[in-house]
Amino acid sequence: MSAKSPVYYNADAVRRVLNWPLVNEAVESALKAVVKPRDQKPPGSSFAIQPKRSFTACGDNSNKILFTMPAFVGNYSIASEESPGKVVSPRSTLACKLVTSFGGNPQRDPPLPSIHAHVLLFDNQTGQLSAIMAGTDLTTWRTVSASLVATKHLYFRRFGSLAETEREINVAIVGCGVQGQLHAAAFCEHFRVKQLNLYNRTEAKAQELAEQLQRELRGESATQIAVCRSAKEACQDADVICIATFSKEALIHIEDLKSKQGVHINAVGAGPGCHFSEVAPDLYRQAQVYVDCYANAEAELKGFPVPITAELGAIILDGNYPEKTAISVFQSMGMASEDACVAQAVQDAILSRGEAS
Ligand SMILES: NC(=O)C1=CN([C@@H]2O[C@H](COP(=O)(O)OP(=O)(O)OC[C@H]3O[C@@H](n4cnc5c(N)ncnc54)[C@H](O)[C@@H]3O)[C@@H](O)[C@H]2O)C=CC1
Ligand SMILES: O=C([O-])C1=[NH+]CCC1
Repeated sequence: MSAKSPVYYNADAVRRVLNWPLVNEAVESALKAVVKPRDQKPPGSSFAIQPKRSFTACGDNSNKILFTMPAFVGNYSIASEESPGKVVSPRSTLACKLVTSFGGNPQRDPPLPSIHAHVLLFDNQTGQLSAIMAGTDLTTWRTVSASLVATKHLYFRRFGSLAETEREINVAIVGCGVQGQLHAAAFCEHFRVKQLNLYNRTEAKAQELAEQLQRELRGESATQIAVCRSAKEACQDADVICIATFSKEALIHIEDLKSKQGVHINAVGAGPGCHFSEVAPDLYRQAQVYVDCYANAEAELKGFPVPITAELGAIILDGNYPEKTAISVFQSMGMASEDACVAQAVQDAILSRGEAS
């Protein structure tokens, strides 16, 4: 008996098939699968078995961490590339992401990304490792996708089912690293962004992003782009804020927000050892906070200043949206189930196009 060697999908193979409909659908599937209904689950529902991820510090340096992120997502449906939107037969995926976060990498010479990842996909009948997939872009895309899905359901849907295509918004991006850059581009692509404010600790990086976006949009969009001197300046007129830094100190406070109007925040980043240090406790105290998954929140949001309102997947399923004037925060930690569903969709797309690794 000989074991088949796993196939390797490199970063180029993954990049060729990554697109927003594919990633958004896989991420929504994962968010719904992790929700554990209080009543009996209807037969045939999707589900996720997602143990707590492990953190291994590199020496005693909490800025250099290896995470192991295993998940089994059962009975979930995603459409195939050839028939987007059309439900295909339910499937199950067993996967484990290995991801390192070395926050000092961008300061190296030459600079390197902070996050590096691979996803292992297993045959869920035999347990054999079937594929190893480059997972760095996948991590960025699925994280941005979770923010897009959160913004659609926690912000736009308060104003009706067509709001995400009709309503104009002002967006602030705080932190213009890998995450901030893709958040900025994706929010302009998905929504009607009137004003895009960019803030980064090193202003040149925000300036570079502004120029790149202006080149990409090439006057085809009505979006005004501004580089701001502070997070406060970036956020004061924003309807939607995406924050993705490694800051240990709060960068956004309650007095920085539009008063008495609805605001939604995607809180993506974190300082070493604390997943919610970018946003001030005074802001959390005035907000309704949603998470990707309760089990992760229990493990990783110790000392969080307010109770969690709900899991994002529950809002997608039950449509219990925040009030129009609410401040909502999506506290994004990142889930192994998202990686599993997106990696599966990527592998399916590669196989259906007949592309080699
Ligand atoms: N929620 C999720 O699923 C995921 C979260 N992340 C988190 O997102 C954050 C950003 O990740 P990347 O964009 O890949 O990193 P990056 O290194 O490319 O960018 C980080 C940005 O934050 C800024 N920054 C760093 N420390 C700061 C400080 N003390 N004050 C103000 N700004 C500061 C830097 O100027 C840089 O532009 C990290 O905290 C990372 O752990 C990353 C992947 C997934
Ligand atoms: O979910 C994820 O992959 C990560 N969250 C923080 C760093 C990497």
